Amino acid sequence: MYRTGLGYDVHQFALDRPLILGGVEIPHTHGLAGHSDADVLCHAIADALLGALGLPDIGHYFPPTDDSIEGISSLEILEKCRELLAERQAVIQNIDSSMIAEAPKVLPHAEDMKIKMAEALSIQPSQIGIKATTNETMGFVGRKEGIAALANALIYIPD
Ligand SMILES: Nc1ccn([C@@H]2O[C@H](COP(=O)(O)O)[C@@H](O)[C@H]2O)c(=O)n1
Ligand SMILES: C[C@@]1(CO)OP(=O)(O)OP(=O)(O)OC[C@H]1O
Repeated sequence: MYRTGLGYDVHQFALDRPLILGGVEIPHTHGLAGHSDADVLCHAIADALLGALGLPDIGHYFPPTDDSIEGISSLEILEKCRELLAERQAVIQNIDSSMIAEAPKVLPHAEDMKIKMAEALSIQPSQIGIKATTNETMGFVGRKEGIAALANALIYIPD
């Protein structure tokens, strides 16, 4: 059967942190705050995949209270999703995503992000869509307080 999943995440900007999106470090004045590397795009995609599998969300597998995963690369979280999919013989059809950020421009890095995330998930970069928009200066994203990301995933699980 085919199943879809939906993911959403948001992280606040912080000084003295690298900005990691889709597994790629992007030059910017601020990074994102988090217990992990705060890769908001990977987190949204992980939740979309977990949702499609009918499993609990990212915090179940990677609790924010777990000191041992402080600073974890979110590509490792995607690798865990790959394992959970493989255990069920589930196959990713495609993933689509959008980042909402007033700055910086992220689309120039989209191909690098696709390569990194596809490698972690053992799929082709062409199976991942990445889009971006500003929030037209409105709300917390518009005030440059943080970055949000949305993702959905379509997977096939054999009956
Ligand atoms: N953080 C962002 C935001 C947008 N883009 C790209 O710019 C295009 C125009 O965005 P608007 O919000 O002004 O409509 C958008 O379609 C993206 O291609 C970006 O790269 N990074
Ligand atoms: C992976 C985790 C681990 O703390 O990352 P965080 O950086 O806390 O990010 P968030 O998206 O708030 O929640 C997911 C967490 O499970």
